[in-house]
Amino acid sequence: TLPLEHGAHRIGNRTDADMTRWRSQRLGQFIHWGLYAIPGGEWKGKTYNGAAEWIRSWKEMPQQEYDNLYKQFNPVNYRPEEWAQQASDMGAKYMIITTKHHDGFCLWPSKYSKYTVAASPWKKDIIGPMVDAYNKKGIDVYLYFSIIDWNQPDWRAALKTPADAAAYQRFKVFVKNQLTELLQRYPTVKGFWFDGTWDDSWKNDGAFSDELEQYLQRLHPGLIIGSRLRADEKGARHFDSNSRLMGDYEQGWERKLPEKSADVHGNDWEGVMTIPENQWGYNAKWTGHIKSSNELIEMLVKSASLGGNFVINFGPKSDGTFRTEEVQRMQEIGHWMKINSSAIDGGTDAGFAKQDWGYYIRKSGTDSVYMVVCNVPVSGNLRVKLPAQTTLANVTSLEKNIISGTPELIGKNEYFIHLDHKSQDAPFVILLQTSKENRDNSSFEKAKT
Ligand SMILES: COc1ccc([C@@H]2N[C@@H](C)[C@@H](O)[C@H]2O)cc1
Repeated sequence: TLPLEHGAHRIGNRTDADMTRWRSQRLGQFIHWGLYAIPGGEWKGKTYNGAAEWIRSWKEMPQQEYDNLYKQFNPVNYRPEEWAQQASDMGAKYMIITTKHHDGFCLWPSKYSKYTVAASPWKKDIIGPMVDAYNKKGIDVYLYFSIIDWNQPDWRAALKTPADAAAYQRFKVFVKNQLTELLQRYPTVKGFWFDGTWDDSWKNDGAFSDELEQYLQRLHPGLIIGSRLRADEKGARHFDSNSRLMGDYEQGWERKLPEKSADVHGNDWEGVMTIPENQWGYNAKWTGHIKSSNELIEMLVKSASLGGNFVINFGPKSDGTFRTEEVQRMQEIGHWMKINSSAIDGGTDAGFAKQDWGYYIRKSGTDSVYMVVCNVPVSGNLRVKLPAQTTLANVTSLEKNIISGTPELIGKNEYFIHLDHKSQDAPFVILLQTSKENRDNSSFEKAKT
């Protein structure tokens, strides 16, 4: 391995209480809210076909006009308690809020920038009441922070001249000041979700990203920061030049999920997902495939089965309300979680052989293994192949009338669980109570020879 000064400083997952809590929380809510919600993907009758929060970069959007949108930011229908209640009803255990996206507009009255809510008609802090409302509902809050800041004159994507270097030096001080300010104003937050760290200026300064992470940890012990913040001294990101994960969890799963255990190498990881194909901020016209609640539930289940967290994104409107489709998803997912959340909370990779009908999730630290069935076989037989020396003590379903009879032993440590031929309109859950013993099979009926 290469001698690295600014590579991974820890091998393996964190085992402290804060990370154990994060790892048990599995379902999160992402909120992208800012000036981009005002145009909502359209400008002067034209539709921007990129992601709504990137409209400032559209050639049809005069940047000065975008930058002046702060004069219209006035979310008269913003009710953070209602936001928190609907997130709680969805079953979200943590929330990630954009404090500042790439456009540099701060949703808190930062003393280091003029480009904040304080300059808008709204005037007041947006972040504080949100953190308080979510914490009051027992939901942890993480702060999204974009390193890229299109509003800051000292921001540089690349350093070409000594003047660039001087400007960027000032910019780094600004970043450190804002992050310090956020931790001082909102001490209950559990971590940062960094973005906008792909440019050369950042990639070529691994030392700064490393020192910044260590500084933030000292300031706020236990802080959880994903792999997207850091670069090592060779410009490697997420994984250092020795292929070791930097940060506290793999943060690269954006609008995509791992397929199998081998894809995550035993690391903690988190997937973040949009409901439309690729819109994070509010976009008036959703086009393309809009994910149903059942699709999002299956992604959540798949994530938990692979030992990761799953965060669904919402883009509130500029007045502070949520669009119907998003309210619908929160209600439908919440209804499912009310019945099935025991399979999700504290769930992790069960290490069982994957079957076509769906996913296994082990309740961390227990012998309880949940089967979440997403694809009912026409045979009505759910095949279960237990690992060696694992016996089946009990099989129950979380809802009534799912299973018919007792499991049928069909081979060495292999069973069919027979389904009641009731049609299902959502994934359903079967709980396997297993035990590790130095024998295979168990009390269920012997194979019919
Ligand atoms: C392809 O380049 C990008 C750059 C930034 C993003 C941002 N990350 C997401 C979490 C959103 O904030 C999106 O704007 C996405 C794709």
